[in-house]
Amino acid sequence: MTDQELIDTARKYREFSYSPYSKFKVGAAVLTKKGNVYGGCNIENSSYPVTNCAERTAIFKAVSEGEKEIEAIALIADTEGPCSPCGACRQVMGEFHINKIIMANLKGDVKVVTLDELLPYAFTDKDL
Ligand SMILES: O=c1ccn([C@H]2C[C@H](O)[C@@H](CO)O2)c(=O)[nH]1
Ligand SMILES: [Zn+2]
Repeated sequence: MTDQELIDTARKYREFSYSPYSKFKVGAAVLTKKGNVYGGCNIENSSYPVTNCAERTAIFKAVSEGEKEIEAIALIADTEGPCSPCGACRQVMGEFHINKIIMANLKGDVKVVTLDELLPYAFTDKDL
């Protein structure tokens, strides 16, 4: 599974986005250490803060299938530059030690970063 294939999967799941309020569609896909791929989209709610981002949908799908070991996550949206994950998703990525984040947009821009770059001085399980 190449980075581009993971981005293509995220792009496919973006089409499932339930975003009637923001109309901002996001797709994500995680690659597990076992080699399985789980896709996700953002799912909004009339009570706005209840919304789940695409990245957390994909991560929670993997974890709820018993796969906590995650190699990489890709996310994609129709943004000017590669789409950057929100703070809540960064924190969840930290929980599962996802170190490779592939940010993309529909135009084909891609940026690959580490969690440490996105969330320096993260609060994690090691702090408890
Ligand atoms: O990285 C991001 C950023 C935003 N959203 C969603 C949340 C909301 O549904 C919409 C606008 O914020 O986009 C994601 O899914 N992932
Ligand atoms: Zn988020």
